Amino acid sequence: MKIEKIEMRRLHLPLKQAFEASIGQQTMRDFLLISVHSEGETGYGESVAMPLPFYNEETTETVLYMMEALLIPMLLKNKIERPEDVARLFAPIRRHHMAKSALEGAVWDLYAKQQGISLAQALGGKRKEIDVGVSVGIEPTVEEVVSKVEGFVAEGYKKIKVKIKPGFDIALIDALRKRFGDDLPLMADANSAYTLDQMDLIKQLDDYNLIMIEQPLAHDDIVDHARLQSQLKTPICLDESIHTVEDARRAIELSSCRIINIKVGRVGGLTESKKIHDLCQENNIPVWCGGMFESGVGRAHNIAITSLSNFKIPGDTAASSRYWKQDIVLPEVEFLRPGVLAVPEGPGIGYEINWEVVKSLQVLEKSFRPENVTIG
Ligand SMILES: O=C(O)CCC(=O)c1ccccc1C(=O)O
Ligand SMILES: [Mg+2]
Repeated sequence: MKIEKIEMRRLHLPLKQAFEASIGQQTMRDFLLISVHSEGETGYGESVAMPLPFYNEETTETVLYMMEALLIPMLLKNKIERPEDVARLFAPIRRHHMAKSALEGAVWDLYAKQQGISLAQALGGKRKEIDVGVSVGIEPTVEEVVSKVEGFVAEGYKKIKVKIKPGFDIALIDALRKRFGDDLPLMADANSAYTLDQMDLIKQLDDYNLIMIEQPLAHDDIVDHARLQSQLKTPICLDESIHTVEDARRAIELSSCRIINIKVGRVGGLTESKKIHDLCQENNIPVWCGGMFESGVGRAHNIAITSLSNFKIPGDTAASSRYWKQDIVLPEVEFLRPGVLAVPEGPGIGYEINWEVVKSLQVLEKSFRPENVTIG
């Protein structure tokens, strides 16, 4: 495929409600929408980096810079046959996974559209429907989280993930179990808010039948997590610590976790996501798809990858209405049945862009062609 033009738009999409985690508060999604054009088709991708580097090291600005200085020129000046070539082309550049992933995702969408198949099919996904959960932020009081969870349980979400931090953990989980019983599929995500010194505290969480505890320890650790996992019945799930299939292999070898959260952006794209999925499958490690408050475009990519068979646990990919007054895709991402999303069967991501909404939200628009870019 000869890529003729790449467009980049920066959008400011306000969240319906502020979202708090141990790593900070979020009120607005500041992200980049990528369009890749070739032979009359357009593929779309989304950069999931946050405005500030509190989740990982990337930011909206570092993604903008890497794309403009290197990644977009490289993509326009080189010949791509298949989406997997994009990962190979970008491989000499260390990290910047979210920047790479946004472009690679757009090329995957484009490729699927050119083949006349869905993105899920292009990735080898078989599932027609996926179960989804919801990630619930920290509130000023335990009661407020319980009441939020009440709403999401009523909507039919198949998994409830609550954010925890020291001082907002045991009492929260205890209150949720008291209110909803032992059968509610419940998990906690700490975003690295604890250390091994708090082993006794973390062990108290072990008595609540949680599906998993996500990333309790340092964002770059797999050694302490192995020590912690050996002391817990509850599976540990790694999010921040896994950036590549090699990271996943090492974590599996060390028994640092029993579940892996695959975020397409964090691992540099769909090609790497698929590799991690396959490795985990061979090792009986179930995976699930984490969210980064994606707009409908990133959400569609998440739905497509979740159609692969080892995505055995409901992901964070909730419906558009959980986040936005109005999403940037048509139709919006809606439940087929409570807690269930359909995997689109149309070409590519299977959603159209709502350009009226995009134009109303965009704060920057840039266009790149092979003849007007230079690498570096
Ligand atoms: O609803 C979502 O998209 C997931 C929200 C979420 O948990 C999250 C959002 C931003 C950064 C990190 C995380 C996380 O999973 O740790
Ligand atoms: Mg997480």
